[in-house]
Amino acid sequence: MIDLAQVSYGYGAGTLLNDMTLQVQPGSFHFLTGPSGAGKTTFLKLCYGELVPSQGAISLFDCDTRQMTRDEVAMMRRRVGVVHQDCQFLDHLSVAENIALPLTVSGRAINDPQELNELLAWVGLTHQADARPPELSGGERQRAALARAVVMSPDVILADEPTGNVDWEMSLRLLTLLVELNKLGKTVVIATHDMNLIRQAKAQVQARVLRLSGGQLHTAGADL
Ligand SMILES: Nc1ncnc2c1ncn2[C@@H]1O[C@H](COP(=O)(O)OP(=O)(O)OP(=O)(O)O)[C@@H](O)[C@H]1O
Repeated sequence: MIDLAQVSYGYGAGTLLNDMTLQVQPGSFHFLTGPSGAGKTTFLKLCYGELVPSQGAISLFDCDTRQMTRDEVAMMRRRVGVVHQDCQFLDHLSVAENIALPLTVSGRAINDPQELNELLAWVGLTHQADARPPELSGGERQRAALARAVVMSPDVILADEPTGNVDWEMSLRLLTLLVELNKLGKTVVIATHDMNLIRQAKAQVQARVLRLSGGQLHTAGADL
């Protein structure tokens, strides 16, 4: 589903990520951890084609991200739900409209308003459905971002610190949502610093833990 073959990447002259090889299998659940600045966000950007490798190759749904046509990029964007660390919203639209936006822009109507309501309930935002994004707390914004990432029912969910701003109870709820999506066959990759979240997830799902440090990608030990 996502194949990295000897991938390196650097923003300037230096190399941030070095010689990474990894296969993310369909239906798998991965955590990506590592110190601040190790390159987790950069890694995710490479995975969804926002950045292309300086060396090596990444294929996403069997397409080389360096050679994707515009149609392939558009198709890929529908199949990959991304939760960005700095979630951005359109402030003149309501929270519910923002969450439904990927459907609207792809020309798909909301088939069943109940589905959107269920999603809002899942992320605990029913009471904020008609609010504007600037009225949300940091944690509520993250929950809205997660809902927006999954509204298209993507095959892959890439989440960058999706629980960074929420309390433990809400972290568990969001984790449960991601685990359930994984049980439905979705591939999930979560970048996080939260080791407790990883331990909790490992009780619920077979998750592989990857660690970025010193520019290298490692498989973390079984003690996590
Ligand atoms: N657009 C950019 N241009 C230049 N350098 C960048 C850019 N984006 C990130 N970097 C640098 O690349 C390094 C890795 O950043 P990245 O955001 O990928 O790390 P991270 O592991 O996600 O960090 P954190 O856990 O703090 O979010 C950092 O030193 C950062 O300053």
